[in-house]
Amino acid sequence: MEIDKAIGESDDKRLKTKYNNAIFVIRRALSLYSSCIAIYFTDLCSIEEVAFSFNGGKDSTVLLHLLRAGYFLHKKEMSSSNGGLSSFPVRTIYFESPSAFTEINAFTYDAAQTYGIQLDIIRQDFKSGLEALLKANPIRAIFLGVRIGDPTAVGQEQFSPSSPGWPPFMRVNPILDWSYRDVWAFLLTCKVKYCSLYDQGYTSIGSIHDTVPNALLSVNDTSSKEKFKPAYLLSDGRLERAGRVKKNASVKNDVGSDSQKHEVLLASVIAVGDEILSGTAEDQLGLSLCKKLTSVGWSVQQTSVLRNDVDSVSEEVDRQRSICDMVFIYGGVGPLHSDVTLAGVAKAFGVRLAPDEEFEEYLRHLISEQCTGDRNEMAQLPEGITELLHHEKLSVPLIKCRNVIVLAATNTEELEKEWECLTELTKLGGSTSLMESKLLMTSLTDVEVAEPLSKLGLEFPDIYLGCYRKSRQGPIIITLKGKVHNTSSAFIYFLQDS
Ligand SMILES: Cc1cc2nc3c(=O)[nH]c(=O)nc-3n(C[C@H](O)[C@H](O)[C@H](O)COP(=O)(O)O)c2cc1C
Ligand SMILES: Nc1ncnc2c1ncn2[C@@H]1O[C@H](COP(=O)(O)OP(=O)(O)OP(=O)(O)O)[C@@H](O)[C@H]1O
Ligand SMILES: [Mg+2]
Repeated sequence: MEIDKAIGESDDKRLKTKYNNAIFVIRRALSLYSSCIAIYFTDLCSIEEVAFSFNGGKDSTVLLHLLRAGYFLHKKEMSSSNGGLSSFPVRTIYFESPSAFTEINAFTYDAAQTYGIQLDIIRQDFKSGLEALLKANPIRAIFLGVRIGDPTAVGQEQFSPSSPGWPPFMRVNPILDWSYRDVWAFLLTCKVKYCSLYDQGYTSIGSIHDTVPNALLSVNDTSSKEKFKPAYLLSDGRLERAGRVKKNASVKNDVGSDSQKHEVLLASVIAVGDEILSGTAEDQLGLSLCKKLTSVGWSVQQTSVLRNDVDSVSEEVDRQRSICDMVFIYGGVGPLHSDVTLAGVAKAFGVRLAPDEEFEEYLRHLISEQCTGDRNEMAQLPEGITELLHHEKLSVPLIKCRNVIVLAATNTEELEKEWECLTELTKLGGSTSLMESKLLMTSLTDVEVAEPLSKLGLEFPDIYLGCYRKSRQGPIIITLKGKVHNTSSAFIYFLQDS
């Protein structure tokens, strides 16, 4: 088989290791999710329950050839057949979109013809398409060309069940641990065809709306048309997505810069911890944080407690960051397997986790040389969106990813210290001077107080009105919150009216 032969003849040891590991994963998946029986000279290889997600990109092109090689070796072992490989029996799915590059479409169709691939074209979004596919076919596992640097790889392993809310299947990622360099070493060593865009400076390909050639490959040329070197010449693979246009246009601005538009700044507080949900530990930070935020004039829109799960964190952070001015998240921060908060934040912003040298340096002072981005996941931060907030009172800086603040505090004392530094370093307390809140208690009954309160609400629509009681028989506690003069007027109006 030409791929196996090319790698066998190469003297790139690293490539050989990567290849062997990927083939191992593929063969493991084929044994788990297919059945092969050899009857005399006929091979009955049923791999109906496995699919390959192919989109003509470089990573999926690598995977295509690895799957061809893996299937060939798998079949050989099951049937001691030594024949060639003229067709590719794994169901292959392509989500075709009107915003795909024509070169990508052309290459995908070409590859299908060259390698005898039966292509299932799906013209729906990923989730609905997969739902329909799984309804019609008994698919249990899908091969993907996802690599560790991809934003969508955050939290994934070589075998990762699909996320909650997605149809149930196993995501199999044989090249998860491959680097950009490994991908190109493979394609060039095996001398296989790849999409022509990679020879025109494109290094990772999304849609026509969000992808341009990578500026790092630009060649200074006197002629008017800009020229680019081929993708395999990009020396720093971490910058393969530099040609992707960022998707964060809808995200709210950083704190303070947007404050003219809102009267009150909106916050969301998120705790991450299985032990809070199981009742083993009490969440004291949430209460304390809500009090602190309110005291400096913020309005806390929501508090939530999440499982230690990357997708739960990323979904909630994504939702809250777009509706609130600032999101505060704590719990699940550290190097343990359950510490997934930063991975969730990275996924919410569509970036990867990457070693941060500056942060590593701080951690090294704390926990000595054990701390490197490779060995300690705590030294990895969401790439390109993280700002470290230094304060002399903190041994490790606070982490701010756009409008999400990740607090490392694990108890109220630590929170106290982080909060103090945070208010000094940011404009968190910026709206205090404009805002005022008044508290009053009344022994009037619910029925007696209901009417004046609703009148007050109509008269002062900009004032926040809150009511609660500590017991059924006890007094009602009313809070009025809003701009300084407005709150006082509302207060007087209510006293006169009730
Ligand atoms: C076959 C397949 C399975 C996927 N499974 C999941 C999944 O389980 N969970 C998830 O959040 N996204 C899943 N996705 C979506 C991808 O993670 C990602 O959103 C997609 O590749 C789009 O990337 P882009 O926004 O860079 O184009 C899947 C995509 C494909 C093609
Ligand atoms: N439209 C699609 N149809 C089928 N599979 C897809 C599609 N988009 C993404 N995938 C799957 O997700 C994987 C990761 O996509 P990603 O864009 O990161 O890699 P790629 O397209 O193979 O290469 P590149 O990084 O150069 O774009 C693909 O290898 C493929 O398995
Ligand atoms: Mg792509």
